[in-house]
Amino acid sequence: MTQDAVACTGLAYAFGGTRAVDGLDLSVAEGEVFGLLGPNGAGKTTAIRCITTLLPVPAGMVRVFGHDTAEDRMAVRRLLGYVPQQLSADQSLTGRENVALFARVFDVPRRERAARVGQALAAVDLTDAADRLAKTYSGGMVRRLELAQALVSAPRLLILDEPTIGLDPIARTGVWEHINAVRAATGMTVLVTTHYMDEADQYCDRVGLMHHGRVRALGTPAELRQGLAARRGTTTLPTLEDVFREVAGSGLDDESGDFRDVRSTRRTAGRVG
Ligand SMILES: Nc1ncnc2c1ncn2[C@@H]1O[C@H](COP(=O)(O)OP(=O)(O)OP(=O)(O)O)[C@@H](O)[C@H]1O
Repeated sequence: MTQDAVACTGLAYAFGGTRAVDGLDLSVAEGEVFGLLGPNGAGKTTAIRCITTLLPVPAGMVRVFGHDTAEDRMAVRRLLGYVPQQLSADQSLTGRENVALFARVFDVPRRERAARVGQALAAVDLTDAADRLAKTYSGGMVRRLELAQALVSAPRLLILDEPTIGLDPIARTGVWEHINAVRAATGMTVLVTTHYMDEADQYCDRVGLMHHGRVRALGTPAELRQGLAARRGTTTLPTLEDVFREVAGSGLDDESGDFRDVRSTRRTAGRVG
């Protein structure tokens, strides 16, 4: 039997009176690409921060490959690579220096470091640009550099928070192609948040639609779309966006913001610096 890469049970996290995550149950199977979708404020980033151990788990339980994040934080951290929503590459360093920094932080053995940094850069197609300053990179290249940073420790679980936000369609496809190539080569599990329904439909094995701190619908994109078609009694297959709209309801258009309204604040959409 394969072990769950991530298992959240009754996970709850509040910021003062705001229940950001409110009894989240979630299982991500080893080897799958799982998409956590939801409108702004649904609780995706907070849940991810609990899974990565960056936030404590005040209520409920989170296990990563069987390790309880509350009891075995370092074991969990050694298993995962994390690309946060915020810019994590240092623009005053070269691509290679950025990845080497992560190799040191994640304790890649000194003897293997140079080779592993080179492999991580090659995996995201940045070998030729490796010795240029990151501030000369395009938005898509910066995102791929951040992917290399997360991959250098050879994680069993890669967690990406909005990996393609603010990128043009070609750069978005490039990021996904590199994620998929690494996953095919290593069997790594991928947990990703996105607002882009088309990407979730195309690249995720299963998705969880999160709203007000909980997963409200779960399945493969095809299952969710077919389920809505059956409820509507139509033969035309609805989109994942239609499913999402049904789950999140009218809240999408007022306080939560439309899930297509990505409101990118990343500074990587154009050039950095
Ligand atoms: N540091 C914080 N302090 C106070 N409230 C916060 C903080 N971080 C998040 N929240 C609140 O918690 C709720 C969930 O936020 P979270 O960032 O987890 O949602 P999200 O689904 O990741 O949204 P987005 O898609 O916009 O990134 C929101 O109501 C948000 O305003």
